[in-house]
Amino acid sequence: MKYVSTRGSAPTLSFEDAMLSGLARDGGLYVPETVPQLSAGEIAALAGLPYEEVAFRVMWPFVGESFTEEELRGCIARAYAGFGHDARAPLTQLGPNHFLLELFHGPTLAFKDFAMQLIGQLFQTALSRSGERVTIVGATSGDTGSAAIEAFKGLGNVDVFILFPHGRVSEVQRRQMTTPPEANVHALALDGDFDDCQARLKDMFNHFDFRDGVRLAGVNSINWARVLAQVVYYFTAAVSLGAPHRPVSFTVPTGNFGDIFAGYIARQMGLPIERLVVATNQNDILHRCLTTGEYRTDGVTPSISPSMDIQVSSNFERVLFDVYGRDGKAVAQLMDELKTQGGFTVSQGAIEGLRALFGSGRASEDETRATIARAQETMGELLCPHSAVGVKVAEEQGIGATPMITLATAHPAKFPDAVEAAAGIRPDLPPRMADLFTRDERVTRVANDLGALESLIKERLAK
Ligand SMILES: Cc1ncc(COP(=O)(O)O)c(C=O)c1O
Ligand SMILES: N[C@@H](CCOP(=O)(O)O)C(=O)O
Repeated sequence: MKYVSTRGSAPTLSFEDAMLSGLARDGGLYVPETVPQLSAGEIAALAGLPYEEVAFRVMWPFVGESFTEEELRGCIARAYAGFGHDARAPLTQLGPNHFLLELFHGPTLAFKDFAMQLIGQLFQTALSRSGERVTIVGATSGDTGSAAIEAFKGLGNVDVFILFPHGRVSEVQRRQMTTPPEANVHALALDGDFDDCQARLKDMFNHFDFRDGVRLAGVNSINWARVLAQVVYYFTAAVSLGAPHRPVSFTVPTGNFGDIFAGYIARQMGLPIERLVVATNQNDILHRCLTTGEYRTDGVTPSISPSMDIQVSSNFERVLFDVYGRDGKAVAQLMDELKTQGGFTVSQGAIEGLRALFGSGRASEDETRATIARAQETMGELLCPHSAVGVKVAEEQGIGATPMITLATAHPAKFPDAVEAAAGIRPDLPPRMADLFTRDERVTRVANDLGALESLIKERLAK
């Protein structure tokens, strides 16, 4: 299995090299050359299997010769052993034909743990084989950072630097990033928003002297391995509701487009997904784009679902690559317009392609709060604000004869103030995190300045 860049002019890589590279050297994102198929029989055979076995069967065709079967199975087993639910990603029912896929039973209480715990294991396996040391730099609006720190803290061959937007993550998210005492972890609070953090990260990847000098690696969903690990729970959820004999639909709270892109890959592999719905908060660039064909950034407005406060949605590039007929030059041109003019117009053919693939909707702040309150009162379900955006949009789309599965992407206790304000109930953190608010914090405030960031990282690495 080989991986190609969405901008068409970077070297083709193996799974392992694509994973360790993060961003392609032409600025694009890696995608598989072809998407492996699972037959209806193979999908039916997933029913009733443990999550780990489904994970192996879904991911193995993508891994090629990068890892042995034994290595991949070992990584999967270790990745999910610490999850707080036997099913790993259990389904609960919200109403007639509406289900919630709980993705918050991992160590940092967000869906990011599914991929991050696994790639922590895959990185360790690959790096201990090669003896290499890498510098991971990640950009986060709150959850990727804490999941990455949890997965990589204390590892001997990795340093982790996480850029988060100062003052724009919840206190729980911030403390998850700033309280781990391990010396290889560095939390950096950047003066800017998440898009600034992600832009500086991409600048570092495109600055080859720095990139090669520190052996830069990325664990955001620009990394294909992140997306791949997230494909698995689409299969477990769909199969438990009758796939492949019965189609299902998914609504996905969306920001950087990684999670819904994983659903798109599951559908390409043969999973019968009828509707795949993008749910955005008031930072609704994706909903606007799907509605109007114009992808235009107009600044991030902070919301009560801060992890989705994103306007430059990285993985959208991956789906643009497909709807533009895998024309890397056309994608490079669009991304250039995005950088220089703040947006682009999607061609008629491509927008029709996108609309055939995805539905979309948005939830305002009031709608999100009202959904949290109503879900608690009528369904007994305390939702985090991101999951509430999903539930609101799913309901608005109409729950029909096909089961609708909304992804619950984080635990409500990560956003206690917003949830309490909406539902009148303050969600508790699990007992293992009870002392989070009394632990010492370690964080460096940084300017939104590439040169200063690179110098700081190099200084820290030299110590
Ligand atoms: C809780 C939560 N929900 C939803 C999202 C959006 O997911 P994606 O960025 O993959 O679209 C994020 C951030 O990625 C998140 O942390
Ligand atoms: N919402 C994310 C933003 C980064 O997304 P990623 O999936 O590309 O890592 C976060 O919580 O950090």
